[in-house]
Amino acid sequence: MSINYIASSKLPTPWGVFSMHGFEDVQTGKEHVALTFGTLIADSPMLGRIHSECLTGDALFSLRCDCGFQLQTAMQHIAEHGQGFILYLRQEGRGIGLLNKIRAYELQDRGANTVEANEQLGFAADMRKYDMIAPMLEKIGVTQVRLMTNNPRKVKAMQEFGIEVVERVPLQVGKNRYNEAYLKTKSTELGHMMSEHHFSDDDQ
Ligand SMILES: Nc1nc2c(ncn2[C@@H]2O[C@H](COP(=O)(O)OP(=O)(O)OP(=O)(O)O)[C@@H](O)[C@H]2O)c(=O)[nH]1
Ligand SMILES: [Zn+2]
Repeated sequence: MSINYIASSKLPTPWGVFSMHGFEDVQTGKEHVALTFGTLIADSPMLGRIHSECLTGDALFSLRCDCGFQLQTAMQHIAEHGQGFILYLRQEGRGIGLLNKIRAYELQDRGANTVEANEQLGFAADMRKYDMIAPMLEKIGVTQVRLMTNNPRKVKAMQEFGIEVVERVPLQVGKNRYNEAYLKTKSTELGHMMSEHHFSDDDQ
């Protein structure tokens, strides 16, 4: 794993002015981004999120998933809190890429769930790797994290790379009638920790 830091700039957003730091993954050619807000203090727990690229949810307003809602909510929480970070990792479609994700959506439109669709295409349910996290966090000066996620695999991956996750902060937002089955499958088959109220009709 070789990650090169390239450059930093300001990123004004509706929630405040973040700093944006660009990284190049030499092996895969992927361009990852770290956003930081406020002053990050090493050896103090930082509120943060590891976000996997979802073009459809993050940029195209898709209601098939919860990604865009999670990204916006995480940025808002960090700005309100006054400090924190987001690693925006270019591992679209849980690592299978955008075009394969569209193939998987096509299968889902015909009845497969998110895991079955990946498997029908010859992929594991989740192909993501997290080894870029450690060098990115080292560069922005984060060693301890309060991680906004529902995914226990992310917590485990961070700990394997020597980052201390002092708390998991649930991030259950964006449920709607188009992603209800998707969220349920994440809970039952991918191990995401979602409280039952997320599946009731009155929380959206
Ligand atoms: N292959 C595939 N990828 C999907 C699908 N829906 C969303 N994704 C991708 O899944 C990734 C987000 O992962 P999720 O499993 O939704 O959530 P997570 O990041 O593991 O967990 P949280 O931190 O709780 O959000 C993004 O890269 C999306 O592009 C799908 O139906 N098929
Ligand atoms: Zn998504």
